[in-house]
Amino acid sequence: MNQPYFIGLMTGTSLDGVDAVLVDVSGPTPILVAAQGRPLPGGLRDTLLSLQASGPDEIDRAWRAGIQLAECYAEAVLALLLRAAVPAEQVAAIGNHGQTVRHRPERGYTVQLGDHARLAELTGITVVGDFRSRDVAAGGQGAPLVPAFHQAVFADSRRHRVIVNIGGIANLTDLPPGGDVVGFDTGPGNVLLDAWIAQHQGQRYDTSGQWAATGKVLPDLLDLLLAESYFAMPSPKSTGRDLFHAGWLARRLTGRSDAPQDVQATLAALTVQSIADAILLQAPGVDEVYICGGGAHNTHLMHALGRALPGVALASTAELGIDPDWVEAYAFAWLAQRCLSRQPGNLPQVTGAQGPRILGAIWPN
Ligand SMILES: Nc1ncnc2c1ncn2[C@@H]1O[C@H](COP(=O)(O)OP(=O)(O)OP(=O)(O)O)[C@@H](O)[C@H]1O
Ligand SMILES: CC(=O)N[C@H]1[C@@H]2OC[C@@H](O2)[C@@H](O)[C@@H]1O[C@H](C)C(=O)O
Repeated sequence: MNQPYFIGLMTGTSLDGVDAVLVDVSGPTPILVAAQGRPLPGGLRDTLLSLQASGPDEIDRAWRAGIQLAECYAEAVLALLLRAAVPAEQVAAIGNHGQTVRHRPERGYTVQLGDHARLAELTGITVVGDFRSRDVAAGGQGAPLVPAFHQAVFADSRRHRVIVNIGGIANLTDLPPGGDVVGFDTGPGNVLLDAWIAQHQGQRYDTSGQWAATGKVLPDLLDLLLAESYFAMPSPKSTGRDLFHAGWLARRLTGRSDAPQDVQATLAALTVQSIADAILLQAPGVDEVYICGGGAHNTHLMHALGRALPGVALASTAELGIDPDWVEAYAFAWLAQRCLSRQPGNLPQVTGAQGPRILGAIWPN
């Protein structure tokens, strides 16, 4: 059977939904054929949020959530194939990231939920999953993994580029022409902004950063937030909701009575400054910065980032041919292909692993 397609599935730290892409790899350069986002059912989202910290009967709740996730993934896959009029038999594999509920490489593990066997059962397609654990077993962070993909699709032989994903957590990839790729998580992207607006306005996220734009940045609070030791740590480094969550913020707000919109403005400034500082330290000669992830839609963040990086061309990855919403899912289609062709998926200098490793486990069909 001719199988020119791979599917990539991503459910990220924002817990905003399932991103699914269909990629045709039969030509000299891969082509994004179709892409679709589907929200997670509210109940499942709440369960996954509660599973970000330990609680009663965690194993049962986690495994049942994994089954529900697999059902959502299967619906996303089947809808995508229907939309693209591509039969499942023509898909070589689904690269399925799963849902991170713990990321503790310092303790030797990282956990992504998602019942891969069930997804293979429900779709009749080979599934590649569990992409991070091999890198962690090899002494790495298991994250970020997208820098290898960014290198493959976004590197330029003359221009010094940095790619920044602003999802729940933000991560960057430094692509100096002819030099070594570097990548790491810079810290919070949208995760604290989302938590704060949910708490005060009952909204999932701050559309275009409109609420943050009504507040003023509080310099003393910003300094307090930037004092978090993660920001000054050298790479390799990665983080997640394990560190940056509502409780982290609440502890730093104890005894203060700031206006909620000023806190939102300060959280936006935290995201911007931590990204800009990381870029200026890591890639002082950068020519172009390209943004992907949902944060690319936050115009308040984008304008502030532009001001923090004077003289640097700032744009979304759409300028490089990939819509910012689909970069991560695309990366997991690419990583699935690397796995099936027995090629390494990690960059050891990024994750800190002892060497290149083939990433992922296979549930064949
Ligand atoms: N129109 C918009 N205006 C402002 N923010 C937006 C908009 N659309 C999306 N976002 C932000 O982007 C987030 C989702 O981004 P994305 O899907 O890239 O995250 P993720 O993949 O879940 O996270 P990660 O990359 O950390 O795994 C939303 O939670 C929201 O904060
Ligand atoms: C453990 C985990 O799920 N990490 C995510 C998260 O979301 C962004 C950032 O933190 C990044 O390190 C990673 O995702 C992307 C896909 C990566 O591995 O490159």
